[in-house]
Amino acid sequence: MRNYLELLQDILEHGTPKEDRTGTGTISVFGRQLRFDLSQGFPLVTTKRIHLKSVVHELLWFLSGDTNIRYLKENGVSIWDEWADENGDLGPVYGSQWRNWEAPDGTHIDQIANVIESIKRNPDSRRHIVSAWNVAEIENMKLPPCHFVFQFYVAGGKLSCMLTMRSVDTFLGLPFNIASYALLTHMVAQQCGLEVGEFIWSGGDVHIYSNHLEQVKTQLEREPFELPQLVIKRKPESIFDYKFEDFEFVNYQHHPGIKAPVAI
Ligand SMILES: Nc1nc(=O)c2c([nH]1)NC[C@@H]1CN(c3ccc(C(=O)N[C@@H](CCC(=O)O)C(=O)O)cc3)CN21
Ligand SMILES: O=c1ccn([C@H]2C[C@H](O)[C@@H](COP(=O)(O)O)O2)c(=O)[nH]1
Repeated sequence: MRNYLELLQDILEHGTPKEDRTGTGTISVFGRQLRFDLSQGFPLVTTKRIHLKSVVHELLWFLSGDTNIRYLKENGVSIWDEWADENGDLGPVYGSQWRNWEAPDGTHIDQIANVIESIKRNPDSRRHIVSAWNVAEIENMKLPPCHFVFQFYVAGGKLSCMLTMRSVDTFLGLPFNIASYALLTHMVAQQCGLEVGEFIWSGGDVHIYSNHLEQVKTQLEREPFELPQLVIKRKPESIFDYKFEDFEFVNYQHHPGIKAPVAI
């Protein structure tokens, strides 16, 4: 994960001070890319502890099409609490757009089922895309999608994934986002009978909040460990049948956690 640390350093060196919606203040750069060869280990930040339980449950929750935080709360995950309304609802966010995008004729589109089908039937297609950026629905979402489009690519029996984010909380959010999409790529590859290739991450407004600067410096003083390996213990029937217990992260060595306030 040296490239992640280099990105933090890049923002410290080249970032422009910029006000933001939350009133916290950031330093920010525009347009960056990171590449991870998934066959070389699972891309998990090791220079602080990452709460993997939150990453896995959040992804299973997206895949189930759910947009209420009840499932997350029941599983001890609190990362979405601040954005939900009094009933726990977030509006038509990721899960809804991934699984249940409403078409003009009133039918609903399951983008995840469709993309898996298209990877299996027509691997060379250049249209393996899932979008959460449903323009007509943005105003009903508690937070417009940050990771808003991803594309799969098949070559030489390997599945790669490229993700685009419009806005990136590089200290708190990005380690979660990288781990989440790397996990998703492993799951889709398993379902489609492919090996894993690369995960490519692209960010638009890539920022460090002004109240994360000390935490970032602490992290940059630390030496990263070797990456862990992901083991998926069985092959479920479909992409929608994975359970929390199916995943094991072998040899996850990490430095101590670093607390930071989340900008709301
Ligand atoms: N400002 C901001 N940053 C984000 O990363 C973010 C949002 N807002 N809003 C929506 C979601 C929620 N996400 C979050 C929210 C909180 C943490 C967080 O506090 N992480 C801590 C504790 C992890 C835990 O207990 O599970 C960390 O140390 O990583 C991470 C991602 C990602 N997104
Ligand atoms: O998965 C996520 C979700 C959110 N973020 C960050 C990026 C920004 O810091 C905030 C969203 O604020 P906007 O004003 O809507 O851009 O949340 C993230 O990094 N990853």
